[in-house]
Amino acid sequence: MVIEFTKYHGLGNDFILLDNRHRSEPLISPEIAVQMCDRHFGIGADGVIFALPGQDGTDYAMRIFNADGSEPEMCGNGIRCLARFIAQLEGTETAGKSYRIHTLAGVITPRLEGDEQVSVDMGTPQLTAAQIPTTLGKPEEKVIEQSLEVGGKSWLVTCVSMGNPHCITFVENTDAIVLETIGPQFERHPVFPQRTNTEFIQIIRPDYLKMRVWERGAGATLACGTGACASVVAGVLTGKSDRLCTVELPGGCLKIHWSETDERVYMTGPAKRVFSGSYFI
Ligand SMILES: N[C@H](CCC[C@H](N)C(=O)O)C(=O)O
Repeated sequence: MVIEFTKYHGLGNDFILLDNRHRSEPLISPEIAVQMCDRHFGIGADGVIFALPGQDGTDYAMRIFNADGSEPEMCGNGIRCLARFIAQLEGTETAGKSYRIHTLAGVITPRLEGDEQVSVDMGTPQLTAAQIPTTLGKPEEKVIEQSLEVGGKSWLVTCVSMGNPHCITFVENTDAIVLETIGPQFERHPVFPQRTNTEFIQIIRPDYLKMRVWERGAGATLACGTGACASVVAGVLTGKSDRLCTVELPGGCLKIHWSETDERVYMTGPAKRVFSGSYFI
């Protein structure tokens, strides 16, 4: 069986995009997605993203399988890539065009801005322990600067869901974090029943955050869009950051705004088409 694909990335957070417009179910299984994401035996990617037919009146639907085959609710860098992929499939890429995309995190609206830039209304962050989900604190309460023992060390963590779970901790120096050691211990900590993405944030200025991330189901990635959004929300909740921030990731910078007027989070960043090809299952 042959699968045609196009490879995109958002600041180095890279995805295999599949044209799934003609079927309501993903073209491939999570097991095949794991093989496709393998950087030696496959194409190589942090995940596989499906452009599916719209649901409940949306233009399209997005589903995503992480590199480990798990299915997250949302992907910020990925939905920017999906927006440009859809424009490619439709044969027109005009700045100002927006799409309503059904996701497991709700309807998300990316907008083409030209020059490979895409802005996204990422919706409102979910903040109660039950919504993350985490067993830290009471289910109906927020988790802000709570102490958590991970890897023999006590960390102050703030939890935010952008549809997918994020555990944010503020550190003096992100370069001193050994992600491969501490990342999996956060990801699989018993207080996160669905596992978690973990962001380590260094406040350079209240409007400029430096971030490194260990992603659920993908490991250390060069960027994480939902994680950058969650980190700005955590920065505001803890009084450490402004609502409008630049977030610097190893793969580049995202502009994030947690609007005071509608409480929604807006993200702007690039999405780059790299190559197309045929994958032989
Ligand atoms: N690994 C994430 C999904 C991808 C999120 C990230 N790549 C982004 O850009 O938001 C999770 O399991 O929740």
